[in-house]
Amino acid sequence: MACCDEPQLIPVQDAIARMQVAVQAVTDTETVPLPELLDRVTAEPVHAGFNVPGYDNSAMDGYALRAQDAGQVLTLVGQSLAGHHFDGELNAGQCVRITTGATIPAGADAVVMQENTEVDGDSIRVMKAPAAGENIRRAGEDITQGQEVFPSCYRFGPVDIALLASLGLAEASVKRRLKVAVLSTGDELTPPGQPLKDGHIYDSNRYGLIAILQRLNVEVLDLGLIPDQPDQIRAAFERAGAEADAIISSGGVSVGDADYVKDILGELGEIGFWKVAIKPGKPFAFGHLGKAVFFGLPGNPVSSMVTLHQLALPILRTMAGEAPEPPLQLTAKAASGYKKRPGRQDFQRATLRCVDGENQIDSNGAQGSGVLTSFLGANAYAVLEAERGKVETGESVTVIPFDRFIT
Ligand SMILES: Nc1nc2c(c(=O)[nH]1)N[C@H]1C(S)=C(S)[C@@H](COP(=O)(O)OP(=O)(O)OC[C@H]3O[C@@H](n4cnc5c(N)ncnc54)[C@H](O)[C@@H]3O)O[C@H]1N2
Ligand code: MOO
Repeated sequence: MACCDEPQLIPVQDAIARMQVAVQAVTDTETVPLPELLDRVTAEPVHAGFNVPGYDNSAMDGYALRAQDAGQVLTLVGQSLAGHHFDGELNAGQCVRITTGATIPAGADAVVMQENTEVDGDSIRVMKAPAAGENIRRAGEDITQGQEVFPSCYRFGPVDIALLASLGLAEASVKRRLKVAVLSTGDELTPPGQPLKDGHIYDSNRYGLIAILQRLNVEVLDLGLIPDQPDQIRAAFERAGAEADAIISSGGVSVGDADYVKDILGELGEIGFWKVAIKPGKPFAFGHLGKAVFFGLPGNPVSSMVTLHQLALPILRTMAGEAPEPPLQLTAKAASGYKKRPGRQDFQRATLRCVDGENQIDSNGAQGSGVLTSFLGANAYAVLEAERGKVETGESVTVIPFDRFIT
């Protein structure tokens, strides 16, 4: 679909598709210990070496019994505690004290929770009879021996680390981490912590970009702040192209007199495409330089964050070896109006709420590409399709939720 006032702009989905096929996933693998596996990507499927749970066990603190005996007063003959099982076998009219997670004794087929009993020494009266099988967690009901628990190309989250540990695995085979070079360009930029010169602003993009990349668990090569000097930009790009898998630059990618990034990318490497029908972030550039994939993010602070999030991150995840997955999209009712002109797909920072069972999306106010505070408290993008114009309150809007991964 061509874009109205600037027909050369590439639709967002086409840009992502073109980048996905232009990159390769890392192939080197390494064995990494469990405490360091968060956000690493599996190199091979992970299988369970045994059943989980490993044995039939109790879901409640109470008494293990034979369900058919529950109508009579039962005789307590022993105990099965988590970690210390009952050695004997249950006979008719008998029960065994049992705690949550403890092994079901041989002969028992149900557990009554202790709140449903009356205890008088070794005599146990069952007030509410359990059905056969009640309160028993069966061996293998969660995971069966040999089952594939994690596929290949899977990124471990925090709960996955617990799951790996529950399988007794102290390490896993994963793909090597990506190395990503980051730099910002601009003569007007000053590093935080130093006094601001007249007409300067602080370099904020590089810090935000690196923080997002840290969440992706990549190795960051911080090339710092590069002035608008072609030779210095060339030197930084050459180093990044020799050392990194990906280069992320911020600024200097538009058409201004000191915007050298795209030209130097073309000179030292190859421009895949330039300019996407995205707002904010239109001058985004993609290409290759040395052995690295190149993402040229626009300098406007919101544009750099949105293009990293929406355009570069999916590709970095593919390069890290993950199977590509489209982002979760919802539909919500506009709780406020949205200014918009047809042309680019707009990613407005917004707040998604569920009000009386209905998804509502409220704009986070001023949406200029320099208004970084539009991200404050945001938990979603209101995604306004390229061809769409102004959105009135009450209209249906596509929403991409996000969490503190980005903010
Ligand atoms: N004649 C045109 N001018 C512009 C166009 C256009 O199509 N024609 N596109 C506009 C759009 S859209 C964007 S987005 C910007 C992107 O320009 P650059 O990538 O070249 O970015 P800069 O000019 O270097 O900076 C833009 C803006 O952002 C500030 N900035 C830059 N780097 C940082 C940083 N690391 N931390 C914080 N802020 C940064 C910079 O000071 C500028 O204010 O181009 C439009 N122009
Ligand atoms: O596409 Mo730009 O980020 O709007 O200023």
